[in-house]
Amino acid sequence: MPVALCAMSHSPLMGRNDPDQEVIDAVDAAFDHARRFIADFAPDLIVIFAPDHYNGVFYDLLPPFCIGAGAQSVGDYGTEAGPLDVDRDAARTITREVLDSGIDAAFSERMHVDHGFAQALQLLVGSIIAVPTVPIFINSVAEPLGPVSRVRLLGETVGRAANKLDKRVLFVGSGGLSHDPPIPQFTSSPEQVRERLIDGRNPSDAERKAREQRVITAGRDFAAGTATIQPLNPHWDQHLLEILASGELEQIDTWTNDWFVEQAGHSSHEVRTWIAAYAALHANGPYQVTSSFYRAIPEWIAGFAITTALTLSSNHTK
Ligand SMILES: O=C(O)/C=C/c1cccc(O)c1O
Ligand SMILES: [Fe+2]
Repeated sequence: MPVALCAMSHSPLMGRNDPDQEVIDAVDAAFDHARRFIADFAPDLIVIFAPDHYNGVFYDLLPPFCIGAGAQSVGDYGTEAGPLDVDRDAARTITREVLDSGIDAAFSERMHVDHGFAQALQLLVGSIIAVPTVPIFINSVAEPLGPVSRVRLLGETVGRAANKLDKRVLFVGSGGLSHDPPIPQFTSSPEQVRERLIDGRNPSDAERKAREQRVITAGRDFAAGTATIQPLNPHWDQHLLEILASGELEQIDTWTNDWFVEQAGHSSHEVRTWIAAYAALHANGPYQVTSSFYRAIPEWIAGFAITTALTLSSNHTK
């Protein structure tokens, strides 16, 4: 069956701390193109790879990967809250293939997800319940992280499993590219923050509002040049986009976790979701990137990219 891909950056600062109108118009046009691409492809299933940001997954139990057969969006930053429309049978089929391939992914019948998943689904297909979905969490925030090669292998295996589903599958990656928003690191956090990172479920409205306001303010300061967060790295971002477009994904295996952070900030690990999505596409045959958008957008604290791709054997006719 045909398969396709859309990989995108997310940022909850969109609409809260906006750049010049020209930039907004360019991003809107890129999302319009991506939405048309997806509507033309008409997926039966979306397999979305996304991170969490201490809203659904915490240090009390932190798997490198988790496949959701059921998922609940927590609704942070005003994103759509509630259950996603998860295809349980597809999730269980994919999980069996991933475990049989020797990748020890966790499995959840009620995975809690945040803006990493919800914003992407809302922007690409209008809602967290518009298209049946298999959500796959990839830890991209809470160190220690495994080697990025395991992410590519996860994506490859998911791609092979999806190929057996007899469905038109869209692979989505959500996050990145280079960016270093003020998300706490466990080892450098005070005890009170560590407690939230271990089990910060169900914060009060006031706690969630204060946390979100801190990030929004950081975005304002970053755009004004007064923030102390790591600069975006457009050069690194473009290099990554070129490798993903080339299909030669193995060369990323040699990138160490420290190098990601040095080059592109702590949250650059979110590009693991892109690597997994492209590896899943690659498992279905040679592909071509059909659109690629990139802007460094400090107001949103993101090297912001949106790409679409299609295997050469796929086409948009049903
Ligand atoms: O509030 C958070 O936890 C993260 C916000 C954020 C900001 C900018 C880019 C991203 O990818 C984010 O998740
Ligand atoms: Fe993020």
